[in-house]
Amino acid sequence: MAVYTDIAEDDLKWFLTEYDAGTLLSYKGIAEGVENSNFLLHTSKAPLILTLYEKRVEKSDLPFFLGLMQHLSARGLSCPLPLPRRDGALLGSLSGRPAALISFLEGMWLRKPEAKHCREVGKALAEMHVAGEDFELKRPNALSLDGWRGLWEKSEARADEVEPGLQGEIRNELDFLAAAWPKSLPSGVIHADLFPDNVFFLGDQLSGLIDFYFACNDLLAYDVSICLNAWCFEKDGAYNITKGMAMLEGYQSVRPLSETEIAALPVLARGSALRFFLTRLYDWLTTPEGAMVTKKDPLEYLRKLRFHRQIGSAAEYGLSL
Ligand SMILES: Nc1ncnc2c1ncn2[C@@H]1O[C@H](COP(=O)(O)OP(=O)(O)O)[C@@H](O)[C@H]1O
Ligand SMILES: N[C@@H](CCOP(=O)(O)O)C(=O)O
Repeated sequence: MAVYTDIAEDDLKWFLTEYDAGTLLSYKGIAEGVENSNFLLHTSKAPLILTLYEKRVEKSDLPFFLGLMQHLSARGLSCPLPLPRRDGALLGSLSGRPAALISFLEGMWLRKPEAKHCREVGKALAEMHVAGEDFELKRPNALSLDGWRGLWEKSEARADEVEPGLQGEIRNELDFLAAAWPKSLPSGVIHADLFPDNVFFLGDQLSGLIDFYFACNDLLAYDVSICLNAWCFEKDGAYNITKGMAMLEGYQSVRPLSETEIAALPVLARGSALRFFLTRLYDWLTTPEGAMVTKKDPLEYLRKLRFHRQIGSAAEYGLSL
C-alpha cells in the first residue's frame, strides 16, 4: 500500500479551506502506488485526489510535475489537473509534507491488457510527447546512465543474494550501455513510468494517464522502450509481438519513429529494463519485512533485459522495417 503519512481530519479540513474545493464529506487512503501517499476525497463539490509527497520526491521537482500536468491537460491530453489554492499556488503543506489536490480521473487500470489496449497506450504516449514539445520547464532524468551506476553501487554488495552471478552480469551491462547509449536521438518530455497501473481505461477506451512523478527530459524513444517492457511481455516472461506491433503502430500513427530511433530500440530497451531492475532490486534489498508496501520483483526485469540482449533488430519487436 502507499499511505506512508497519516492525516488528521481536522488538519485536512483546515488544508481544504485554502482551496475552493467545497467541504469535506469523506476521505480514505489509497492502497495502490509506491512513491507517495494518496487519498481519495469526496467534497461537496467533487471527488479529488490528495497527494502527500514523500521522501523520494525532491520538493524542487514538484513545480515541474504539477506544471506538466497543467500543460498537457491544456493541450487536450487526459490527465489529472492540479487545483490551485486561493492564492494561486499549486502546492500546499499537510502533515509536514508538501501536498497537492488533483482532479479525480475516471477509469480503472487493466490487469490483463490486450493488443488493442497497447495500441491506445502507444497513441497516448506519442500524443503526450507531442503535447510536451513546448513545455518550458526542464528536468534531467535522474534515472538514466549516471543514476543507474549510483543505484547499482548501493545494491551491488548484496546482489548475489537475489541471484548468484548478478554482480558480474550487471557490471558488464552497465559498461555495455555506457558505450552503446545513443547520444543524438530526438528528446523531449517523457513520462518515464507509463506502466499499466498508470493508464486508466473506461471499457476499452483509454480515459487518461496518471503519475507523472518520474517525468523528465530524455530520449522520446526511450519512453517507447519503457512501454514495450511494461506492456508487451506476458506473465510467463514471453514477449508478445502482437502487442508490440499494436503499441508501435499506435505510437507511429501520431509520431513516426526515425530510422535511428528504430535502430536504437534494442539498446534503449536494455537500458529501460535495467532501470526498473535496479530500482526494484534496491527496494527489494532495503524495504523492511512487514512494511506496508508491495515489493516488486526485480527478476522480472532481469529476464526482460536478457531477452533484449539477444534481439537482432527492432523488427523482432513487431516493427515493419
Ligand atoms: N487523478 C487520479 N484519479 C483517480 N485515481 C488516482 C489519481 N491519482 C492517483 N490515483 C489512484 O492512486 C493510486 C496511486 O497513484 P500513483 O500516482 O500511481 O501513486 P505513486 O506515485 O505513489 O505510485 C493509483 O493507482 C490510483 O488508484
Ligand atoms: N512502475 C515501477 C514502480 C513505480 O510504481 P508506480 O506505482 O509509481 O507506477 C515498477 O514497476 O517497478
